[in-house]
Amino acid sequence: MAALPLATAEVCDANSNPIIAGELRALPPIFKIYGRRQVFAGPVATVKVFEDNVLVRELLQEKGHGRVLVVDGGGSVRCALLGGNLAQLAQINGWVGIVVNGCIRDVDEINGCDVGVRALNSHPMKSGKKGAGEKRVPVTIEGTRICDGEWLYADADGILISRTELTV
Ligand SMILES: O=C([O-])CC(=O)C(=O)O
Repeated sequence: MAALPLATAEVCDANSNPIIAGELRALPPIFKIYGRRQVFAGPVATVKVFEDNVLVRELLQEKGHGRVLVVDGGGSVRCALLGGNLAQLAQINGWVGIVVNGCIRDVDEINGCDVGVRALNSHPMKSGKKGAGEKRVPVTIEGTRICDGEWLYADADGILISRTELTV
C-alpha cells in the first residue's frame, strides 16, 4: 500500500469542510524531523506507552505494509522510546514512518534509515522494558485525537490526521 505524497498545505486548502467537521486534524508543531523520509503517508497503527518501549518493538516486528506507527509516549522527555535498532527494524519490515510523542536516541543511525521519524527530541537513556501500555487504542497528542486505522500525512510543513485516505 503506497500512499500518494500529498502536500499538507494543499490538503488543508482543499478540505475546509472536513477540517470544520474534525475529520481532518493537524498535530501541533511540536515535532522535530528525523530519518531519510521527509515526506511520508500511510494508515496509522497506534500504541500508548509511558517510558517503556516493549510494545513499540512488538509493533515494529510486524510487517508494516506502508503503515505509520504513532507512539503516544505521554510527552515524556526523560528517556528514548525509539533507537537505531528499532528504526532499522521498521525499515526492514516496511513501515514508512514513526511519530513519537516522546524522545528517540541514536539520531545519526535513525537519520540513515529509509523511514520518516518525528519526535519531540533526543535523549541518550533507554526506556523501561516491562511491557506496560496498550496497542491500537485511540491516543490524544496535545489535544489531537488519533485512532488506529486513520491516515497520517507528514511533510516539511507538518502532520495531518485524516479519518479516511485522501485523494488528489
Ligand atoms: O531498545 C531500545 O530501547 C531502543 C534502542 O536503543 C534501539 O532501538 O536501538
